[in-house]
Amino acid sequence: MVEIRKPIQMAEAVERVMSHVHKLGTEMLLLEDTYGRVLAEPIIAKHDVPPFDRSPYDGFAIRAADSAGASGDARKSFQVIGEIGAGHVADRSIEEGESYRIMTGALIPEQADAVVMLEQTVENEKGFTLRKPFEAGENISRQGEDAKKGERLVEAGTVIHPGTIALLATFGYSQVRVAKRPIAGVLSTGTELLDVADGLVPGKIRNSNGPMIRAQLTRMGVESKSYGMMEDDLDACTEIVERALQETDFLITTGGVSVGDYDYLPAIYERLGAEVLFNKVAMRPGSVTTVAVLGEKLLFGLSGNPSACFTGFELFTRPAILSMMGCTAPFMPRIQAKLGDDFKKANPFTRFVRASWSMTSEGIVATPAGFNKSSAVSSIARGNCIIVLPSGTRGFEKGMTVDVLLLGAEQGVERWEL
Ligand SMILES: Nc1nc2c(c(=O)[nH]1)N[C@H]1C(S)=C(S)[C@@H](COP(=O)(O)OP(=O)(O)OC[C@H]3O[C@@H](n4cnc5c(N)ncnc54)[C@H](O)[C@@H]3O)O[C@H]1N2
Ligand code: MOO
Ligand SMILES: [Mg+2]
Repeated sequence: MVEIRKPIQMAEAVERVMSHVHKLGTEMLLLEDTYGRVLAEPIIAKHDVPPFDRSPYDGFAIRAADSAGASGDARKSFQVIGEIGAGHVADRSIEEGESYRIMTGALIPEQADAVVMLEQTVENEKGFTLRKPFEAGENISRQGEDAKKGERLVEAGTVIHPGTIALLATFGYSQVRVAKRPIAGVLSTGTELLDVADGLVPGKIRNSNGPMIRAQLTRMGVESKSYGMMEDDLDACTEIVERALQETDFLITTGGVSVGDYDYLPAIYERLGAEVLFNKVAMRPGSVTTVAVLGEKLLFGLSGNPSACFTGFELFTRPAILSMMGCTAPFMPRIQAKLGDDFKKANPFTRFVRASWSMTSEGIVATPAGFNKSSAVSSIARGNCIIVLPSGTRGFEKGMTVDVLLLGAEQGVERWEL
């Protein structure tokens, strides 16, 4: 008798996975190796930024008071007593009527309190003249205007991107404490699977899920160990799953999770004594997505159907991995967009449609990326986002406002309401 599975809601499924995530601890890394990692400590300003008052322009540093009354008819003259390039400091403070030629980024000399841009001056042998009065503080980039010493600038749990790296470098972090990154195991199951390099033979197809999943991991900067392809053989598959679990932090399998005669993943979980968190979710594609846990390790049993496999990874595996790495905003960002095409097929389950978004004169439009069955592979290639269509009895029309999940974003969100 075939097992009748009871679907659980998407939000409940995500919650079950996330509540079984084990954090991997932290490590110190050289700054240059931290891109894509998660900060294990907040970035607190070690000093003011900028650390001194400096010139935002190439020009002349003056005492603003000396420019009082300047006009086109009564230009004020300044004597130039020296030059300060960025990285250099003035020899002395300036006196009445004096100025330093100063370059962008150079420390403002003592007594100077304004900078005149080169373009605002007429130069002469002794110095220059100007035609307007300056206020104290004008054109000065103030010490601490960007960040004050002690200020909490970025929270722990944030993914490090190039901007974060700039900030860490500013404060002299040559090494950074980050969360450890997991190593993923990837195994594709299916007797029908051929290697990418193999020629087609009747009844067989090439393994596209394995390379796709590894690329989805690479996109998030996560290393993976491939366990290749396995024929649907219970003993052999169990053995390799066991081995993979010893060698990696979590395992992604593709295929074999439904109710077919050769869908062995449910039996493998049972043999290993893994706790199945769910094996049916009210979503499409990917309703058969199964997640199990053994000890501290998660087993993601993604569907064999390519679109379902892809979607299962993005919706369940990706946030779980980011959470293992200590990320506090592990979910894909969600925006709203206009539906670019009719999507008439109603569904009792929430539908995740591979789509492509673009900016138009009518705002953001997300258009389904073509053939959208769970078995589709062409639409995953064309899509750059996922449209979320709530379950219900009606279809959706072009122009309706829909929720869209963005793929491949560096910065995520703390929660989804799916
Ligand atoms: N009686 C029922 N049949 C099916 C149900 C169901 O509820 N009752 N669910 C259907 C749904 S929905 C899906 S999705 C699939 C899921 O199947 P499995 O996850 O068990 O995957 P397989 O049976 O192994 O393969 C499904 C499909 O995907 C192709 N495949 C598998 N691996 C790969 C790969 N690495 N690269 C490319 N394509 C792959 C495979 O050849 C099959 O065509 O079950 C439905 N059936
Ligand atoms: O699990 Mo199947 O992918 O619902 O479509
Ligand atoms: Mg199957």
